[in-house]
Amino acid sequence: MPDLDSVVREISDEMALRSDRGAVADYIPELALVDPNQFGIAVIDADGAVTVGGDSEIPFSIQSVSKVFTLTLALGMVGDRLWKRVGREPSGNPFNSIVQLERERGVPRNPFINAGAIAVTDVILSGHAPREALGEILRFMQFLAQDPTITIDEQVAASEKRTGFRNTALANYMKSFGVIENPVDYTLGVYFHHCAIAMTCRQLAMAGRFLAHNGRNPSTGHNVVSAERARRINAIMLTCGHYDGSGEFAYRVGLPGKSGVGGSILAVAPGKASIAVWSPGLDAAGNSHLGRVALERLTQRMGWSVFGV
Ligand SMILES: NC(=O)CC[C@H](N)C(=O)O
Repeated sequence: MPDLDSVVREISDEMALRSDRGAVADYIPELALVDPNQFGIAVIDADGAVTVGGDSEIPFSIQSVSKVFTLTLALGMVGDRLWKRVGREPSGNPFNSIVQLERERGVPRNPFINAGAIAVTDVILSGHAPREALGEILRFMQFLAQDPTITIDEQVAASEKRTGFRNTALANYMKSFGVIENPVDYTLGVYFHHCAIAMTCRQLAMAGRFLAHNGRNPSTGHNVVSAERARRINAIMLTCGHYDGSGEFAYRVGLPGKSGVGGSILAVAPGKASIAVWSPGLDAAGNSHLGRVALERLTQRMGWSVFGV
């Protein structure tokens, strides 16, 4: 098998030189300010060895990658009852689409599109004050990444709140069907803030380790979730993690993965590695362009696709 250090170095060198970088998300004004000429990668293998390249220590807005962790938390709180509030089928629609919600009576297709993630956030919020629910999510991220310095970028959260008209529409629409229990403002406040958690590639790869190792973080020995639950979260990442680009991501990369409009992707090579990549420029489906290219190279070179070499 090729040497991981040299593969990561080659990928970082190639990504630094490429001119096709995609376009930064500009519907959240604060994200439009991010320099697109950045690329970072962190790979943590089964033994806990960390291999990094490029801008792996620069924090970015994790955005929708947070949805993997809110799903994990909500399943821990209410178990399979969660599936009454949200489905688990790929949507085939953009992440902020509203059309499907009408046909499906306010129940979002899956927990990774915006509507689904807002419904999941509402489940976490029930029975708590918004500040407590948000604290719970942030502490979970810090615990998983073993890093208490992880914080929320308040400027990004405020920027999205000011311009989040579509998410407000989605939440109100779901509320009309009784799918949202709490005041819409509260649920959205928590949602915008967990999307605005800032992390580096290294921290994000660390936080994803339990998904690569049957629910257990091998560095700490903590069983975060059961093996069965980890397998199922990975299945949803594979089928829904890149919205209407999920098929293309499975075809090219072949790993469970979750993207965010901040330009990061968390990818899981079961039994082998947890991987975070970040490059702010997005493709038409809102997924990191060079992040996907880098993961395609990595899985090809290492033979890590879940579908074989
Ligand atoms: N795809 C994403 O990362 C979207 C998350 C973003 N906070 C939004 O709601 O629009």
